[in-house]
Amino acid sequence: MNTLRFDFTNVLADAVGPKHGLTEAELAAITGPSRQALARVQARRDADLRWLDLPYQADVLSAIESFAASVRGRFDNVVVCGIGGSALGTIALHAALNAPTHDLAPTGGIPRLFVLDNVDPDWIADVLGRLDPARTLVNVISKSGGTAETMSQFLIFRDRLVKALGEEAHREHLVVTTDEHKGVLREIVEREGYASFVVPDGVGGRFSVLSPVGLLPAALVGIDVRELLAGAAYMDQRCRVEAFDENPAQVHAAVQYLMQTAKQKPIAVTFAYSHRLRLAADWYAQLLAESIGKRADRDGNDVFAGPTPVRAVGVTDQHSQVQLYVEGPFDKWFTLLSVERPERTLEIPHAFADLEGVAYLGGRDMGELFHAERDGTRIALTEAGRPNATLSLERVDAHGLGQLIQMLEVSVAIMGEHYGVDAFDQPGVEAGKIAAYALMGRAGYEERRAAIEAASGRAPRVV
Ligand SMILES: O=P(O)(O)OC[C@H]1O[C@H](O)[C@H](O)[C@@H](O)[C@@H]1O
Repeated sequence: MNTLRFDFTNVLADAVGPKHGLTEAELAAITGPSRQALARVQARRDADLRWLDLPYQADVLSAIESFAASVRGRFDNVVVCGIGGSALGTIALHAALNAPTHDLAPTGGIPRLFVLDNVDPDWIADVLGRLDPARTLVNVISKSGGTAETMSQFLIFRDRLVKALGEEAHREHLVVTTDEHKGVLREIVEREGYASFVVPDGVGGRFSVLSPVGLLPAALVGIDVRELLAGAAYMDQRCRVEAFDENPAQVHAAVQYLMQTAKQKPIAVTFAYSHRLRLAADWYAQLLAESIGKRADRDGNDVFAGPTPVRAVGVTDQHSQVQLYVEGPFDKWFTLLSVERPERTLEIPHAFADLEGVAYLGGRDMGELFHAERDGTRIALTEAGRPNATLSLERVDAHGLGQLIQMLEVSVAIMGEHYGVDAFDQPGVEAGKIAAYALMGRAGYEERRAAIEAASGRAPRVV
C-alpha cells in the first residue's frame, strides 16, 4: 500500500535541541486541543466544509469520466483558464502524474495541458499562437464566475474559437466549471449552452482540487481520477481518528502551529525531494497562506496570523538556498516531501577508473544519489538545529496524491482552529481586486475604491 507517512522525529527537542525542537510537554499539551479542533472541523462536514466529502462524490466522478471518454482522441490540447485554487491543483496533479510524458507532445490520444494562471500577454499570446483551434478544448474554471483574469482569457479564447470554427461549432470546444447558480460565467453557460460542471457550495477554491475543478482537467489528460479519490477517501478515514499519534493531519497541524507559536519559526519551507511533487508545494503554499494568513481571529481581534510558505526543490535548492537554511536565522522549519521508490532506475556508467573523484559514482543508481543528497540535507539541517519533518510516499501515483491532498486540507482546517482564525475565507484579496477592477473601469468599483481610501486615510499613488 502506498501509504503517506509524516515523520516528525527531527522536529523534536532531542533531535534539534529544546530551544528549537518540540518537547514532550509541548506535544502533550496540544493533544487535547487538537482532538477538540478535529471534532469542530468534522462537525462542519455537511454544513460548509463540503470539500471533506469530495472523495465520495460517485455521481460527479462518473460524469467526469464519461465526459473525458466522450472527447478522447478529439483534442491535442486542453487549455485551462483559471487562477489560484482554480488552477494550482491541476498544475500539481499534472506535474506529478503525467507531465513527464505529455508535456512535449500529445501521445496515445492524451492531449497536452496548458494551465494559464496568469494574464501576461507575452505568455497567453504565445500559447494562443501555438494551438490549432480545431484540436483544442478550453476548460474555463472560476468558482465566483467573475474573476477578471479568467474572464479575459475566456473572451480571448472564445473569440479565437468562434472565428476559426464558427458560432455553432465553437461550443464543442468549451467546457465550463463554475458555481451551479451564481455568477456571470453561469449566466453565459445558460445563454451559450456550454457543457458545464459545478464547483459545489461549501467548497472553497483552494479546497476544490478534488471537485470538477481538478478532476475534469486531470481526467482529460488521462490521470486516474478514480484512484485519486480513492486515495483521498482512504486518508479521510485516517484523518477522522481521534488518537493524536495515529492521525497525520492532527500531528501535521500541531507541528506547524507549535513551530510558529512555541518556537518562533514563522517560515514553513516545503522541500520537495521529487521533481514530480515540486508543484504540489505551490498548491500547498496557497492552501496554507490563504487559509491561515489572516489579520483578525474569529473574535475580530487583530492577530496578523499565518506562516509564510516557501517552496524549495531537492536537490536543486541545495545549491541555492541551503546555505541560508543551515546557517541563517532560526526562523524556519522544514518539511521534506520524499518519494521512497522512484519509478525509474538510471544507472551511472563506470568511467575514469583512475580518478576516484568521479569513479566512485560508477555502477550506482541515480536514485541512490538522490536519496543520499536528501538524507545529507536532513543530517545537515538537524545537526544545525533546524527542525525538519518528512512527508513520504512510497511512489508517486494517483492514490498517493489523493492521500497527500486530503491530509493537507484537513491539517489546514485543524490549523485554523489552533490559530483561532477562519481558514475558509480570504478577505485580504478583496482590496487588490477592487483596485484592479476600479482601474479597469468596472461599474461600481470606483466608489468601493474611494470608500477603502476614505476608511484607510491613505490614498496610495498608483505609480
Ligand atoms: O475560482 P475563482 O472564483 O475564479 O477564484 C480564483 C481565486 O481568486 C482569489 O484569488 C481567491 O483568493 C482564491 O482563493 C481563488 O482560488
